[in-house]
Amino acid sequence: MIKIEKVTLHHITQTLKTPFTSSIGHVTERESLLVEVMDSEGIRGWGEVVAFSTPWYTEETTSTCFHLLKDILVPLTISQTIEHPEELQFIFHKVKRNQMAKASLEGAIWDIYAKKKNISLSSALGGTRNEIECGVVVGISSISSMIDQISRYHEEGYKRFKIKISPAQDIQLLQEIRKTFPDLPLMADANSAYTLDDIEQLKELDQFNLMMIEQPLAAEDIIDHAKLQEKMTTPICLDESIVTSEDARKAIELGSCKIMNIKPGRVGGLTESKKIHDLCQENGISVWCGGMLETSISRAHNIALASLPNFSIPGDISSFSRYWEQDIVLPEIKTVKGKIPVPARPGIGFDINREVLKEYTSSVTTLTK
Ligand SMILES: O=C(O)CCC(=O)c1ccccc1C(=O)O
Ligand SMILES: [Mg+2]
Repeated sequence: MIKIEKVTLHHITQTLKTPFTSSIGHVTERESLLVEVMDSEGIRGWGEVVAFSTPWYTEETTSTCFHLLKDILVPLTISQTIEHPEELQFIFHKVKRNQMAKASLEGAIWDIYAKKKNISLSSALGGTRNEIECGVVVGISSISSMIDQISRYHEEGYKRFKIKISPAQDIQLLQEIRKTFPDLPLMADANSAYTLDDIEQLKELDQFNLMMIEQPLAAEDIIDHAKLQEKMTTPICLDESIVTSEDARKAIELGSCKIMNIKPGRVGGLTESKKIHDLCQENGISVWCGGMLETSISRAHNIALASLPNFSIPGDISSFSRYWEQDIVLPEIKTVKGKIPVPARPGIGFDINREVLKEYTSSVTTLTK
């Protein structure tokens, strides 16, 4: 039984080691809200708001999430008696969308739930792996710089490589990469940069033996993706288009994709992530865990989630050092030969490094009843 007594929102800003560019957004400074929940027995759980400062990836922002948490979601949750984190879906039922705000609080409560049961978050979610395979993402820059980065990450042992593409830089980039790395497990993420009018250009991508193309068309679409999948041999993977398990069901029914990217923040939390995972498993759709340029608090949640059986493709889960100078958890999250062990310790399995957290914190908001 969990009775929430206090929620602390840590507002932090970190500078990325190098700016990250996709077809729709450019990130240099990463603002985040870390959600620390304490229950009546003093057990603490951690979650993270993965929305960005501006609404370029989804409609939420750090500020909308702060408002939702402070004025709506925390007041709905505080002093409730919760037996299982799945109940939060009912508690949040009267709040439309705002998935990233919901997921941050839900994730912290999953952490508390596992800690109170004295089991790992992985076990609490039904995970079956004791290590996960890791992939890495290379943002848009010059072709030579992208190839250099792939080479470096290849030497580090990453198991899957994702490049960001756009109609302005796709075919030539892939030709160059394939010259150097003909067999690399490679995929491309377009973040909705194409429309069906680009179908001839998209079909050209079939020659590069990509594991998949991620979100080529609009974030709101599942109809055009189904039409495109019929014409392309490269499997389509949906990211932005899937915000609920209902979206997933419809995309499966329409044949809009062969693979799904699951991000707890985008779909409103771990309970919904698990539902999508199960639904995809029943329908022969592979899933993998996406990334959001997050801190290691989300990374820890993602590692636990990726230990579920149908996460059969390495996700965007890299070492903290891919993006950050310092890790805010202990032990630091690092890949070794392209893998990360799934912690067996209770909850997320990592401790917060308060010293490092303090360096990045600009304000702290405490919410009680
Ligand atoms: O390494 C990561 O954290 C994932 C990078 C990434 O691709 C991404 C980062 C921010 C927002 C959206 C996306 C995406 O998957 O589309
Ligand atoms: Mg994506």
